[in-house]
Amino acid sequence: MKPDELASAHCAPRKGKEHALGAAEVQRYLDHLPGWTLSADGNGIVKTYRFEDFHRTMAFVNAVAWIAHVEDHHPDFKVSYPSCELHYSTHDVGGLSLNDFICAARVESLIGPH
Ligand SMILES: C[C@H](O)[C@H](O)[C@H]1CNC2=NC(N)=NC(=O)C2=N1
Repeated sequence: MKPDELASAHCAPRKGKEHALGAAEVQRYLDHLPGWTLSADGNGIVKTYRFEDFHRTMAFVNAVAWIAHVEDHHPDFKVSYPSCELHYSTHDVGGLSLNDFICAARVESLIGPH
C-alpha cells in the first residue's frame, strides 16, 4: 500500500507472522507520519500528542477510542493532563502490521495540522 493511501484504508484481521512488516516497509510508512517513531523494543510505533488542558486531552482520547472501535484495532494510551502518548502494535503478529499504520494515519487526519 502507498503511504498516502493509509488514512483512507481500513484495518482487516491480520494474524500470524506473514503479516508482520519488514524494517524497510516500516521506515517507508514512518517517513509519512510526522512525529511517529519506533518504540524502544521495535515492536510498536509511538507518538505523544500535546494539548492545552485535560478536557482537550480527553476529547482526543475518546476520538481515538472511536477509531479503535470502528477499526477493531486498539492502541495503548498513556494519558496525562496535557498529553496523550499513543502506542500501536499488533499483538496478533508479534510486531507491526499495516493495521498500526492505518490507525496512526487516521489519527493524523483526525487531528489535522498541528
Ligand atoms: C479479532 C480482533 O480483530 C483481534 O483480536 C484484534 C483486536 N484488536 C487488536 N489490537 C491490537 N493492537 N492488536 C491486535 O492484534 C488486535 N487484534
